[in-house]
Amino acid sequence: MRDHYDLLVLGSGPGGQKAAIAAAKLGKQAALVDGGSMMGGVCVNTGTIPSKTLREAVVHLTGMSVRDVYGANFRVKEEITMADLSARTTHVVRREAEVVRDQLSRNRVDLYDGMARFTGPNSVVVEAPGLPARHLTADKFVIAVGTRPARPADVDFGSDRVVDSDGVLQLTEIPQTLVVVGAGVIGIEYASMFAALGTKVTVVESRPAFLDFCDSEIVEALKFELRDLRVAFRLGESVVKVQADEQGTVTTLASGKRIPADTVLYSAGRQGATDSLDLAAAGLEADKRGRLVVDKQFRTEVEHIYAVGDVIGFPALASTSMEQGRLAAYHAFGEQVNSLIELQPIGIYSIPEISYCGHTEDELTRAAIPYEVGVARYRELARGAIVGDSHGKLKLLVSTEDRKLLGVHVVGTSATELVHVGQAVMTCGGTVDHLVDTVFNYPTLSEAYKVAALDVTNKIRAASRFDV
Ligand SMILES: Cc1cc2nc3c(=O)[nH]c(=O)nc-3n(C[C@H](O)[C@H](O)[C@H](O)COP(=O)(O)OP(=O)(O)OC[C@H]3O[C@@H](n4cnc5c(N)ncnc54)[C@H](O)[C@@H]3O)c2cc1C
Ligand SMILES: NC(=O)c1ccc[n+]([C@@H]2O[C@H](COP(=O)([O-])OP(=O)(O)OC[C@H]3O[C@@H](n4cnc5c(N)ncnc54)[C@H](O)[C@@H]3O)[C@@H](O)[C@H]2O)c1
Repeated sequence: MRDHYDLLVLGSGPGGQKAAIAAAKLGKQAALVDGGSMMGGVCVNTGTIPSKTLREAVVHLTGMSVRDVYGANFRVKEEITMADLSARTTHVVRREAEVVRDQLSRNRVDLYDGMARFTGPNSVVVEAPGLPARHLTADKFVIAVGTRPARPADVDFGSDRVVDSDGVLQLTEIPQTLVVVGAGVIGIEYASMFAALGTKVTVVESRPAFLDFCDSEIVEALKFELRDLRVAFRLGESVVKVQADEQGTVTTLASGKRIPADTVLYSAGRQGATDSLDLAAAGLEADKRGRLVVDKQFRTEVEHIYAVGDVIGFPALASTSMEQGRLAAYHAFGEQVNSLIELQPIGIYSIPEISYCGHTEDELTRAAIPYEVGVARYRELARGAIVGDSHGKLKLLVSTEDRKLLGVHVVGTSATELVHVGQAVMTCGGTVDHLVDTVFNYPTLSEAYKVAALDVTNKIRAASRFDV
């Protein structure tokens, strides 16, 4: 392997992978550095992929998704263990890491096993236990080192009863009681998985509401379903201390309340993984949460160094990180490129899952944009009855001025897939009439689009009675 590259990428998560491959496709010599056991990044090893595989196993083994069909007591497996759940996860993680490794090597991206540290604006040293240090230089860099769970000092992580989103994957037993600290996406996804497994879950969140970037009616629907699974919410309450011993844990809130539980999942935010990069050697500085500032082209203040993915902050998704990586590499090598599309979907894999694209009702109301709402309930769709989801719903928000689709919000089975139909219409600037005129396969959940679109147009027609 060589010592000098056109592009050196630090981190093999979604952002780093796509940056390296994009550069290779442009005929550039690219290399990527990461710890060998982290191939695929947080995404493949501790974040997206294991959590989504675990969720799939939970939904399948508990029989959750078909209880409307076979009865509330239906179980696919009576005694579900952590080993049952993690068997599939281990397999999928290994397979995905292999896919990443294979894609990089067939694109002739050199892989370096270790952690990179800047020694100058154009040079790094790669260090790994038991391996000689490797000095590399490059014309351009992409920093894609991601984040790690935040670990405040007043939380006792010394015990295996207090875990973060990395440690939750190592639990050997399903806890009977669980406190989830932080109702961000990670907290809510894991709260719903454990609740579905029968764990009594308490969610503590310092803000008065959670997932407040989503449509409030959809979050209400999710909250209702989670309460039905015995989840208790302590909203507007901050955790000040978490203690643990062999018997269990106690979580203390600022209000003085103390909540005992077998296990605590601490999911109150993440920290950029920049502290070991020696950014100063490259002329860079991170903010106090370890994150880097970039411009619209993902360039840091040092012109030849780009940063993408979770290390640059919001929206911190695998989906957007990939696109940022590709765009950064294209920009670095002068390839004609569009900027990152603004209309991006959000998918939250709670049970039930929720997803949306475009504006929420609150946003439109605040901006005084007149809109009408159309709703389709899964219980009125033949596919809803077949799959046994009577709670799901899809909601369309449509401009009453030009009939353009402004937002789509879904809660229920396949929400994260369904959202893309609305996203495609919105991306093309389409109106609700496109959906009214479309013939959908029957019986499908996608048919919800037609039902909701007709609902909107009926309401708009009724309201236009007094138009001159
Ligand atoms: C529990 C959980 C669930 C999630 N679920 C979803 C989801 O459903 N959908 C979604 O879109 N997103 C999800 N995310 C977010 C998603 O995982 C991240 O947005 C994505 O992984 C960020 O990609 P990245 O390119 O920033 O790199 P990351 O995946 O964060 O990987 C960074 C890599 O950089 C490496 N690295 C760190 N320091 C160095 C160094 N000095 N030298 C070399 N390498 C280094 C690390 O070892 C790591 O492998 C989830 C995250 C978590 C934690
Ligand atoms: N499906 C998905 O797309 C998906 C899934 C999981 C994670 N992610 C991404 O991973 C990132 C990290 O997620 P996260 O959930 O860890 O972080 P987050 O920062 O979104 O949520 C942390 C929550 O903890 C709360 N909190 C902080 N300190 C607290 C305290 N002392 N007591 C009580 N509550 C407290 C915060 O108010 C916040 O709501 C996010 O950017 C998210 O988008 C995405």
